[in-house]
Amino acid sequence: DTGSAAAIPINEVDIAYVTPVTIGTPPQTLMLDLDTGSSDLWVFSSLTPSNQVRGQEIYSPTKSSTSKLLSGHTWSIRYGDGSGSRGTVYTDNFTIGGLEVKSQAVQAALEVSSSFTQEQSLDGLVGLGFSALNTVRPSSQLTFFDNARPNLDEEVFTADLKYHATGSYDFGFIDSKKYAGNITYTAVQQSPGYWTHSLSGYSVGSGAFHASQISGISDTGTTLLYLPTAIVTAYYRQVQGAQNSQYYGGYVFPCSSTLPTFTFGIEGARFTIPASYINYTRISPTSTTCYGGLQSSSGLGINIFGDVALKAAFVVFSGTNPPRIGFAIK
Ligand SMILES: CC(C)(C)S(=O)(=O)N[C@@H](Cc1ccccc1)C(=O)N[C@@H](Cc1c[nH]c[nH+]1)C(=O)N[C@@H](CC1CCCCC1)C(O)(O)C(F)(F)C(=O)NCCN1CCOCC1
Repeated sequence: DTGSAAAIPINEVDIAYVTPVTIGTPPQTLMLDLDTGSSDLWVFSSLTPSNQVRGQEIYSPTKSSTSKLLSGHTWSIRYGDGSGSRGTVYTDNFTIGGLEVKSQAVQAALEVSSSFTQEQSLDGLVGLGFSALNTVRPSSQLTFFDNARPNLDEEVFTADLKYHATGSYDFGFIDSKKYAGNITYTAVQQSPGYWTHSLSGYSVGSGAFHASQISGISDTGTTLLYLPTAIVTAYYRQVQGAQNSQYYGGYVFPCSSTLPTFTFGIEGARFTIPASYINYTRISPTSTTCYGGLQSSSGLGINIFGDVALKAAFVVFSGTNPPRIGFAIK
C-alpha cells in the first residue's frame, strides 16, 4: 500500500503544517499536524470541554460505527513549548492520503492547553516519532506509521515541506519526481524515540564549510532550526544590526537586513537554506524588526532540525532496520 497527502501551512509564516485525515465510519475529516518529534496521535474530540474548543474540527467516537473505547487507558503529553493535552483512547479506522489503518489508537482529548485552543487551524497531531515515546498507559500504542508498515510497499515515509506553499507527505514509496539527484542517507539513533542523526557540518553564506558532527532531531513539528550557540553567533555576526534579544527570546535583526544563506551537511552532501527562510517573521505586524528562523538550542538541551531546515530538502524517514534518514535536493 501507499498514501500521499498535502502538507498545508497553517499561516503565512509556515508556523506549522496540517494534513487532512479521516477517522471512523462514516469518515470524519480533521486537519492534523504530522509531527516526527512525538508519537501520540491525538485529536480534539466530542469529549473536549466546549470552552477549550475554538473553531477546531472534532472527532466524535459515538458517531463512528467502527470506534471502540480502549477501556482503562489514558494519555498525557507535554511539548517543548510548554503546551500539552491529555485524555482517553479509542481505536478506529484512520486514513491519510488513501492509506488506511484499521483500529489505529486515536487519543481523544479531555483537556488541551490554551495554546491549542487558540490555534484553530490545528485539530490535533499525528506522532511519527518512534512508538517508544507514546504516552498511552497502561499499555503504550503504536504510531500510524508503525501500524501501516507491514502493508507498505516500502518501509518509508517522506516529507516534502515547502516555503509559503503546500507540500506533501508520502507513505510507502519514494516519489522520484519530488527531488533531483541522489538521496544521501545517514544513520538514525532511535533512542529515546526521536529521529536523531548528525549533520556533518555547516557553512554561512559563501564561507568555508566547517566539518563537525552536530547531533539533533529532524522534527517536522518544530517551526524553526535550533543549533549550538557558537554556530548561531557565527551566522548573525554577518547580519548588520542583529542582536540576541532577551526580550524577544532570540536573535532579531532589522527586516531590511541582507541575510546570508545557511548550508548544512548530511554526510558528503550539502543543503542550502535560502536567506528568505531565515528571515522568519516580523515581531509584530507593523514592526521593522524581524525574528530569525535560526536560533540557539542552548535552552532546549537538544538541537532541532525543524521546518526551516527540512523545507530546504526532500526528506526520507526510513523505518528499515536499522532506521535511517535521507536528504535530497529538490
Ligand atoms: C514559532 C515558534 C515561536 C518557534 S513556536 O514555538 O510557536 N512554534 C512551535 C510549534 C507551534 C505551531 C503552531 C502553533 C503553536 C506552536 C514549536 O516549534 N514548538 C516546538 C519546540 C519548541 C520548543 N521551544 C521552541 N520550540 C514543539 O514543542 N514541537 C512539538 C510539536 C508541536 C507542539 C505544539 C503544537 C504544534 C506541534 C514536538 O513534538 O515537535 C517536539 F518534538 F518539540 C516535542 O515537544 N516533542 C515531545 C516529546 N515528548 C518526549 C516525552 O514523551 C512524549 C513526547
